[in-house]
Amino acid sequence: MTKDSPEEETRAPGGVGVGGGGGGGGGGVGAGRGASRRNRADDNVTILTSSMDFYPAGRSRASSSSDAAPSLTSSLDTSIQTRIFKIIVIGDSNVGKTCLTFRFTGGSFPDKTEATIGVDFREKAVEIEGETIKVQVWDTAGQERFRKSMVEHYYRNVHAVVFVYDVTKMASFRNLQTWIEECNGHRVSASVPRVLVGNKCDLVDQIQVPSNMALKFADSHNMLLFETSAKDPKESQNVDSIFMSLACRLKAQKSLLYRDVEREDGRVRLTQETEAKTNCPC
Ligand SMILES: Nc1nc2c(ncn2[C@@H]2O[C@H](COP(=O)(O)OP(=O)(O)OP(=O)(O)O)[C@@H](O)[C@H]2O)c(=O)[nH]1
Repeated sequence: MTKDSPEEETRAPGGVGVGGGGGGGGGGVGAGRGASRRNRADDNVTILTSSMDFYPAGRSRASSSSDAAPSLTSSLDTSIQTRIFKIIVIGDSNVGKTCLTFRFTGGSFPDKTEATIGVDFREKAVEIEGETIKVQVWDTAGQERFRKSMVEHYYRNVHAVVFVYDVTKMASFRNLQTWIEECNGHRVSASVPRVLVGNKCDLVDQIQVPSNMALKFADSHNMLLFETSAKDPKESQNVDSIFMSLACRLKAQKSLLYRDVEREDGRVRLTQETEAKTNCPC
């Protein structure tokens, strides 16, 4: 439903235009631009291709809701093996949300993009501490006219939020407050991890948003800051770290719940999420 996506295979089956409807560790703040905020997520994870919602991978929540009970039971063995973490990417139009999600899921920078209409979602399976997890990235529209009918869907059952600004556009940084308010206005729990991303750091001569200003903002909102470039191939690990740090944190948060469901032995009873510790280094 959205812009050209040169990488159909990374989209969840069912495509885009979803009809209905999971500060990461690592990374860290305080260092310089670009490579500085890499974390160690990549060291212990394998990029391959959940769900705390436990619907089969690749199905939208809308399509699974009507037959939720049978599918949860009959497909328990398969769906339980792959959790899906839904991560939404939010920010002004043109800051590079599509390019960042494309870099993470497809490993390249798209030659050409058009304004996202509604939402585009892409997926990537990663392995963290021996568990395969599907990271489902929702690339949202930055333009109001292309997003208003979709906003509820963006925030429904979201597991983590990535706020993006363009380091060469001060206005996109100033507007972050509005994006945060929108997020809060949709009842996104304070326990849902959020990170801040300053994109287009390759445009070194045009930078308008100083790192220390962004750091201050990130700190005041309890977010990690990543400054990176979707365009610069040397920054691809840093882009991966944005999503992997979130996935590691979500895995840590949800691991007890996962074990509880496994013990149900064919019967699904979702228990309250409980914090758990893991050995994940990121
Ligand atoms: N130099 C540079 N250009 C970038 C980078 N990331 C994205 N762009 C360019 O910025 C423009 C907008 O990128 P998109 O990814 O489509 O922006 P968006 O935030 O998804 O925009 P909407 O879909 O309208 O919300 C495109 O021309 C990209 O090529 C980057 O890291 N460096």
